[in-house]
Amino acid sequence: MAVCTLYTTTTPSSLQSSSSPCSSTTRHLAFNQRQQVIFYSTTTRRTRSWSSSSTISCSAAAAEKTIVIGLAADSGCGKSTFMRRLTSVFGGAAEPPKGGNPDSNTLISDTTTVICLDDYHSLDRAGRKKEGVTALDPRANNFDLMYEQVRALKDGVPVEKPIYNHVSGLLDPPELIHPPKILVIEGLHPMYDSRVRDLLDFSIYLDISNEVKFAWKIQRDMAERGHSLESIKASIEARKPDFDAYIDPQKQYADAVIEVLPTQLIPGDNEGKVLRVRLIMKEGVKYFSPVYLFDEGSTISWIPCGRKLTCSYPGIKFNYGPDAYFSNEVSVLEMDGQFDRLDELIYVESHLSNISTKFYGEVTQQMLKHSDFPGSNNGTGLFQTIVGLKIRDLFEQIVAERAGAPAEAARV
Ligand SMILES: Nc1ncnc2c1ncn2[C@@H]1O[C@H](COP(=O)(O)OP(=O)(O)OP(=O)(O)O)[C@@H](O)[C@H]1O
Ligand SMILES: O=C(CO)[C@H](O)[C@H](O)COP(=O)(O)O
Repeated sequence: MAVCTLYTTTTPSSLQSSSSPCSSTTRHLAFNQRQQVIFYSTTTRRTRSWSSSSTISCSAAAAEKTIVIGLAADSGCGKSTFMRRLTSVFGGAAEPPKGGNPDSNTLISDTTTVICLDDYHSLDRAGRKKEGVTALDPRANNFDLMYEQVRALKDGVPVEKPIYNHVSGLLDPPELIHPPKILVIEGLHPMYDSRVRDLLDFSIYLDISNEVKFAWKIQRDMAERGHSLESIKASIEARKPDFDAYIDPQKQYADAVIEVLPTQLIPGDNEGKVLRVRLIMKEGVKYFSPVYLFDEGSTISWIPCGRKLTCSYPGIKFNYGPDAYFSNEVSVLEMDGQFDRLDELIYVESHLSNISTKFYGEVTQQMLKHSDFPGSNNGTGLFQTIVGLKIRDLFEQIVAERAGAPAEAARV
């Protein structure tokens, strides 16, 4: 079945009864092979202007069901960096929609489309100020529309998604989003609403501890955006109650959590430069088998520093083992410390199993390719890369299953 979007002023006669040129409904029409119209509609918050011509654009990718990935984290916690690592695993560059709003938050590559859930803010900056709510408060977000549109995309139907403009703080006119092979919904609330949560094929939560969040915020907002230390502290404090109430609890639903904590290798460290990073992987998730170190299910503590891995102070330590997380059975892989030489990462990679690489050294290659990304010398970059490879593997398994054949990818 081809799925097409109809942009028209002249309402087709067959739809006259259900359509009005003044309505705020964008009509998405699905055609079956005999060109009969299967009606589908998505309500948008904008009234379309109607002219005399009609254009029908068909999306080739829509014949396949879109796989939906959710990535949750607070602002400034590395979502964009993770997205760049993920899209790189699939190849090709991710860019904003061509010819669209220059302030669009969407990133499109051949395989993936990343949409930012800030686009579902129902209140703009002034509106939030007036109502006295933060962007983290569910009352500032339109979960009905989020659900409708993610469901439509999953079903292969294009949508007109609103845009929240981070520059102006206003809600801009919507942009057309076609169903991709992989849709990533990233932002504050991908797992907050149970209807949206149920649409996710895989979910990730970036759990950055307060100490580290503060260090990153200072680094970015002070150094790059000219904010004062006091204003950064005040902004973190102001967000905290809503963060604790609405964002943090989502981690219980995530299939994988990347937890970022201060190092334990330097007693009393509060600089936030050396990090202890934990990859918490839920057991029993379809199409996802946790990564392991040396021997699956055992408990391992490993210091790889020595002849094959150069480490300066305070060194590197890995831990791996089974655990429980919000009453779920999980496997946890932990790395504390940072790499001195990324090319030597191959030594660590060769001791990890189930990493879903297509060739020996793929993790190291990805890390070297993006050595300028934040976190490339520590567990954040390593685990984000591995989760990217696991998502590719999950995607290939689902596609292969739909085609009725086992996945071809040789997995290490
Ligand atoms: N792994 C990391 N190690 C060190 N610093 C990091 C890491 N990830 C992110 N940062 C810091 O946090 C900043 C924000 O990262 P990024 O833009 O990826 O986050 P984000 O969640 O997309 O932010 P926002 O939602 O505000 O756009 C970076 O500029 C960097 O200073
Ligand atoms: O938490 C956020 C998600 O990135 C932003 O703070 C939210 O989108 C509000 O944006 P703005 O800073 O433009 O008021």
